[in-house]
Amino acid sequence: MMLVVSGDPPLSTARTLLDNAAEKLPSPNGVALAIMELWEDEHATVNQLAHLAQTDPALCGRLLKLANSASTGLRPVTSIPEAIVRIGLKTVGELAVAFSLIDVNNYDERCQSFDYLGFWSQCLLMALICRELGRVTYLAPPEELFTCALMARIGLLAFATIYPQAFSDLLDAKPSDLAAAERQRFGFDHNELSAEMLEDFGLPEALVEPAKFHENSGKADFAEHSRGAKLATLFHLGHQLAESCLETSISEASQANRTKTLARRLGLPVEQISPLLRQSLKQWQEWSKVLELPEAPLPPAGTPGAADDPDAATPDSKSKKLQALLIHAVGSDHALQQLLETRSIHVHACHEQNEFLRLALQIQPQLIMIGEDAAVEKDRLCRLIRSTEWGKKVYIMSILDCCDSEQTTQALSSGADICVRQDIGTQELEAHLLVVQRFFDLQAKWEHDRAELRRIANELALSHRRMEVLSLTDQLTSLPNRRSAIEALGQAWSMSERTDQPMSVIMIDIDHFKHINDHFGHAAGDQVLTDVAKALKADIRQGEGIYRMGGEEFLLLSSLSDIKQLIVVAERLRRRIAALRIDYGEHEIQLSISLGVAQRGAEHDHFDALLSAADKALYAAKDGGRNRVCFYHNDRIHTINPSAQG
Ligand SMILES: Nc1nc2c(ncn2[C@@H]2O[C@H](COP(=O)(O)OP(=O)(O)OP(=O)(O)O)[C@@H](O)[C@H]2O)c(=O)[nH]1
Repeated sequence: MMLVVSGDPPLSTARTLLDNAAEKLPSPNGVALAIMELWEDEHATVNQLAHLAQTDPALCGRLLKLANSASTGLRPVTSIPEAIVRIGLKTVGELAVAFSLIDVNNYDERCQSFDYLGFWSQCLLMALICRELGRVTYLAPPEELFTCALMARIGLLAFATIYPQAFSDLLDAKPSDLAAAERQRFGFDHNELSAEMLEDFGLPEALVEPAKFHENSGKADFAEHSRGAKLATLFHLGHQLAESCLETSISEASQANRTKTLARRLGLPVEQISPLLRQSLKQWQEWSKVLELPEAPLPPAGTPGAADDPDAATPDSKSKKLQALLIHAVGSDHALQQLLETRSIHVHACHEQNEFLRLALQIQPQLIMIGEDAAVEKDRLCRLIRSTEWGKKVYIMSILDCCDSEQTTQALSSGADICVRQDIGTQELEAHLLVVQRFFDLQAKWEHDRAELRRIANELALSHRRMEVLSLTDQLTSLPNRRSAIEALGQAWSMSERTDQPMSVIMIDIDHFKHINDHFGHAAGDQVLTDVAKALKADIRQGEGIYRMGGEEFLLLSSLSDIKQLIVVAERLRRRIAALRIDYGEHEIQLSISLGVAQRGAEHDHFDALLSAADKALYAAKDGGRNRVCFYHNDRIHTINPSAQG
C-alpha cells in the first residue's frame, strides 16, 4: 500500500457505510436461481459454479473478500475459480444462496431510477471484452482483468443500495457529469467508491488504480507508456465498447474515432476490435440467456409489488392480497387450492422442485405450502428455503396426511411454521389463514419501520459525511485544509515509522501576497489564491497531496524517496507559478512562490519537527530573495539557484 498522502479528504466514512451495505448489494435473480439449481446437483463442478458466479459483481466481491481474508500470508486471490477452490464449493453455494433474493424487488429499498438490469448487463459485457483484450495485449492475466472489470462499476450499485432515495433523485436530475454530482451530494463518487471496494475485496492496487479510470483514462496520471497507463486504457476501451453496444444514443462516428484512439494507445491494430467484440457479444448473449438478463424487467413482469399494484409500496396496505406457492403431485386435485382461492389468495401451483425454485424467485410468495403428495424431499426443501434471505421470512405450511407427533416434529424442526392435515376443514383452515394474514401485516409494518430507520440512518451518515468533507475542505480554494493536512501528516507519519517508507514535505508561500491585496483589492487576492491552488493541484502526481495551510501558505506531502526528485518537483511548481498570468479586470497579475523542502530523517521525532525543518528552508528562500527553492538536509539549508535550474 502506498503512503497515505492523497490530496482528497479520506474516504473513511465511505468505508464505514460500505461495510454496512456490502452484504446488501443485490444480485440478478437469474444468477441466484442458476446457482440454487446447481447447488442442488451433487455433480456440480468448480468451473460450472465459477461460470455462474462470475456474472455477478456483488457475489464476486463477497467471494474474493472471503477467500482473501481466509488466506493471510498467501498470495492474494484475484480470480473467481481460484477463490472458489480456496473457499470450498459448499461455502460458495451457501453464500450465493443466502444472499439471493435480495431486496431489489422490495419497493421500500429499491433505488427507483437505477437501471439494475442495464447495470448487470453492462458490467458483464465490459468484463468479457476486457478479458478478450487481455488475451491479445498480454497486459495482465485475462481472468484477473475479467474480475476487475466486472466490479469496476460496483460503486454505482453501492450508491443505489446505500442511498436509494438520494441516488434516485440524483439520477432523475440527469447531471451531465454524474461523478461530479455524486461528489457534491455524497462527498465521493462511484469510481472512488468502486476502487475502495475492490481494494477491500483484496484486488491488487496495480489493477484497482487503472480500473478507477475506466470512464476516462485521460484523467489518470500514470507515466506515459507505463503498464498502469496501458491498463487504464484497456479498461476505458472495454467500458466504451460495452457502453456503445448497449446504448443506442451514442453517435457511431464519435464512438469509432474514440475506439481507434484507444486501440492505438494500446498498440492494438484496430481491425482486431471487431472480431474480439463479436466473440465477447456471443459469450454475453449465451450468459445473459442463462441469467435472464435481457428479458427480466425489474421487478419481473407479473411480480406482486410491481408498479401496477398501488398497494405494494405502502406499509399500511392492510391485508394485502397474499401470494401462495403450492407444490404438490401432478394430477392431484387439491381441495386446498380451491379453498384458498375463495379466500382471495393468489395460488401458484407447481409440481417439481426446479419449477418451484423458479417460481419462488419470481413471485417471492409469502406463503409456501408443501403438499403431502409432493414428489420432493420435504425436509431438504424446507431447509433450502430457509437458507435464503427471502426464505427466512416466508410462512411455510406443511400438509401432512396425518398430523401425528412424529411427522409434525420432523416438519417443524426442518423449518415449517405449521402442519395441517390434508383433510383440513374450511373453518379450521380459515382460522389458520387469519393467523398467517396477521403475521404478514405485522411483518410488513416491521419491515417498513426498518426501512425507515435505515433511511434515517443513511441520511444522518450522509449529512455527517458532508459536514466532515466541509470541515476538511478549504472553502475558497476547495483544497483540503489545514485540519485535513494534519490528519494526513499523522497517518503518513505512522505509516512511515512502521514501514520505514520515505516521507517528505514542501512548504509553499506566495511572495508579497499582501502587496497583491493592497494593490488590486482583497477580491483579487482571493482569485490569486484560487488560481494558484488550481495550478498546484494540476501539477501534483500520484502519491502526492496538496493542502492549503492558511493565508497564502500551501503544503505538498509526498512519498518520494529521493531528495533530488523532490527538488525537481519543487522547481517545477515554482516555474509553473512564475509563468502563471492571472487576468483580473483589465489587470494581468504575475506572481511567484518560495518553497522549503524537507525529508523525514532520524533527527525528526514527530511530523511537527519535519514541518519546522521545511519552514526553516522556506524562510531561507524568502531571505534569499524569494521565487526560489531551499531544502533542509543533514541539518543544513541548501539553496537551489533558480537561474541554474532554468
Ligand atoms: N485576499 C485574501 N488575503 C488573505 C487571505 N488570507 C490571508 N490573507 C492576507 O495575506 C497577507 C499575507 O501577508 P504577509 O504575511 O505579510 O506575507 P507576504 O505579503 O506574502 O510577504 P512574504 O510572505 O514575506 O513574501 C495578509 O495581508 C493577509 O491579510 C485570504 O483568504 N484572502
